[in-house]
Amino acid sequence: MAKARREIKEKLKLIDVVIELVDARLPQSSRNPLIDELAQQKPRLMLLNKADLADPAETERWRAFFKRTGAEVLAINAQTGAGVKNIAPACKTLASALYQKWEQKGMKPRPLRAIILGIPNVGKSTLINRLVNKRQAKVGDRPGVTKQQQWIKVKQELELLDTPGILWPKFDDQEVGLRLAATGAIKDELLDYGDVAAYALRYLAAEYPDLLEARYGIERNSEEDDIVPLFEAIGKKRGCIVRGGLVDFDKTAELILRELRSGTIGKVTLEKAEHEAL
Ligand SMILES: Nc1nc2c(ncn2[C@@H]2O[C@H](COP(=O)(O)OP(=O)(O)OP(=O)(O)O)[C@@H](O)[C@H]2O)c(=O)[nH]1
Repeated sequence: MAKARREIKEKLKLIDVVIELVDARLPQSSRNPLIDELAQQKPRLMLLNKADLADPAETERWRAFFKRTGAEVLAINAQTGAGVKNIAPACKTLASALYQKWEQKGMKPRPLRAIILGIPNVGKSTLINRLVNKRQAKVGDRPGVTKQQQWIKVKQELELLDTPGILWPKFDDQEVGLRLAATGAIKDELLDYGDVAAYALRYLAAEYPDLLEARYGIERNSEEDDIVPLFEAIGKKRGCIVRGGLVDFDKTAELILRELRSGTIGKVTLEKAEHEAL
């Protein structure tokens, strides 16, 4: 992490606008707080990616939440490109002070330089590919810039560093770890699969009971704190059974997580903006 941090710090010296990519299903847990220290006063564009998998009402609340920090915020789907066309205009809006400075100095505006930062698996490469539209128009080295730094032309007014900055998620908090694991953002071996599925199921039962009912045809007794009967009901419905007719918990856990991650259960956000303090 110390090395990654040093590298990002170096790269940020060349950057006008920081594009922070987070997962719309867990916008706070998929950030590394270090980014605030690293990016400091640089204009920030926050992208809530994988918005296709998140609860739209919650995405809207998160958008408002991050906007209050002074960032520009967009919900996008890097896979299909939905919302991606708004990135360059948002960068221009963020850089208005820079344009003013250039004008005062009588300088011609040059393309803005941006970097994409985010945790692994959040969609950085998908977004870069989407932004360059596979043309991979490398702009080449800039004078005074380390040889390996390549810039990709996104639009006339925007260039992107071709390698994203990777920040590791921070999960000292067990719940953050469980949320990240539930979306597949961290390796399955790091946490117990059954625990992750149980966490996800408990959250779904509390926040999205209608989705559970629609997908698995089960109703939850809201007084019930024990998650096992729900697990069993899903396992039975979906034929996750071992010899003797007992429910195969491992298989059921796998099924729940697979269907949650793919969006088959529905559009789900695993943390709420209103619980976060600015
Ligand atoms: N549903 C959905 N999937 C997405 C979206 N963006 C990316 N993905 C998927 O998320 C997975 C990770 O995407 P990558 O672009 O490899 O993520 P990355 O941040 O570059 O990952 P690292 O190389 O590990 O740092 C891939 O399977 C993508 O297809 C999105 O907006 N919606």
